[in-house]
Amino acid sequence: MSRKNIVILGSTGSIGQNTLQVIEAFPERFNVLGLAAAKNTELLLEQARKFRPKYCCLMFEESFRGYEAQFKETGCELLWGKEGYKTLASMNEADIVVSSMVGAAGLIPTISAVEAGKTVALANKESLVIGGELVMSIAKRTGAQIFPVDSEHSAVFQCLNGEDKAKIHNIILTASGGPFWDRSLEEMENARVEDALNHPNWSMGAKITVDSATMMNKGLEVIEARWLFDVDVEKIKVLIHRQSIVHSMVEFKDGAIMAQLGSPDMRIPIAYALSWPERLALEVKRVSFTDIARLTFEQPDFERFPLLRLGYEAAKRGGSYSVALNAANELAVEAYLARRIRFGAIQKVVSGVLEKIEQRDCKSLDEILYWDSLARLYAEDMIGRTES
Ligand SMILES: NC(=O)C1=CN([C@@H]2O[C@H](COP(=O)(O)OP(=O)(O)OC[C@H]3O[C@@H](n4cnc5c(N)ncnc54)[C@H](OP(=O)(O)O)[C@@H]3O)[C@@H](O)[C@H]2O)C=CC1
Ligand SMILES: CC(=O)[C@@H](O)[C@H](O)COP(=O)(O)O
Ligand SMILES: [Mn+2]
Repeated sequence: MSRKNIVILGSTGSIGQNTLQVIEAFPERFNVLGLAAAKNTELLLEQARKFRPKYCCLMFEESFRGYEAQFKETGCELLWGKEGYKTLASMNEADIVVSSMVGAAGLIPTISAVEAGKTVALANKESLVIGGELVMSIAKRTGAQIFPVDSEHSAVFQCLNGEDKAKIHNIILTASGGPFWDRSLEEMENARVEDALNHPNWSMGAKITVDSATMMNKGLEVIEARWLFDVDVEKIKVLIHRQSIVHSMVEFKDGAIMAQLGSPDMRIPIAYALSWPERLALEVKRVSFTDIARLTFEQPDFERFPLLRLGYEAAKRGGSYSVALNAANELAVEAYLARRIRFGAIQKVVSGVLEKIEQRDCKSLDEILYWDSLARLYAEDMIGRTES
């Protein structure tokens, strides 16, 4: 069996590092062709020394300064900037591109990979939130396959197992509820960054962890599911499931429900995206039903988690509304993590920006980038006026 050449865009992040762990466990199946990061030069160099990729890329050329000789010693060619990311995403030798950057910055490299007809293991949900229609239409044209890495969407993909979407009654996305699931709005208003970053079940990057705490993450995932599985938003439900053992479910027309269960370990959906239709013999913690004893499910509270409601609204409206939702949320979370604004201000910034945005279609990349920039201007202005 020939090894698959893997490119990881965002290799220094949580998903990137988990992907490298999967690759390391199966050296006979996978070869690291290229690694890309934003600015974490030290970790990228460490990864280059270990995995000997042919290419390494950083977003800023100056991040390589002083490191050139050390990277050259690993035998890799240095790429940089947006062009570097695009080159890596679309190179002939790549079999699978793992899109694991965080944020809207993932859109253009993801489009490059899909345009080149690559198999894409997609973790970067923001690219579908802001460009779902465009990305899926390009994939249809080029034949690029997109395998979801996001745990819920991997679960839905596994539950569907190739069944026609006409058979779907509902898709049920599970949500842990995050660290503040039982807090009142007043209690959440001044929630500390340390507490917001303390996810009950998953160890992830900072941005998605704060999104889980506001439940924006689940709103983004509703939009992601709408595009990945091409279903009406009305058919996408969210259920709070504190244990994060059931990763999502599909209820079919005949009342049968398929669920995918497993330990909360991202190596499972990552490995499936890399190996489909096969399954790898991963060494992960196994679920013991007798240890768990109880799996609980309840309805989400849209009053205490208004960003989930806005996520649904964006899934219905699409276009400029989804783009602005994502852009405003990215800036608000960044400001919260920098301790510029309170936790409760995140949703105020997002809803404030959405009030100012006109509803428009976003079918082209230019349109998406236009609304993204405008929403960022509005959000920055609002953050400046909200600063605590
Ligand atoms: N972590 C998880 O378990 C899950 C994550 N996801 C999704 O996967 C994506 C990645 O999440 P996660 O791994 O947690 O994020 P991290 O913050 O841990 O990692 C982000 C990665 O992207 C790189 N990066 C950051 N900004 C840019 C940029 N502007 N241009 C190019 N590269 C950039 C970072 O490089 P550097 O280190 O140099 O800054 C890093 O390699 C997100 O979209 C998230 O929603 C989905 C499900 C689960
Ligand atoms: C691991 C993963 O896919 C995350 O998106 C996770 O689901 C976040 O947990 P929440 O359910 O708390 O948003
Ligand atoms: Mn998820």
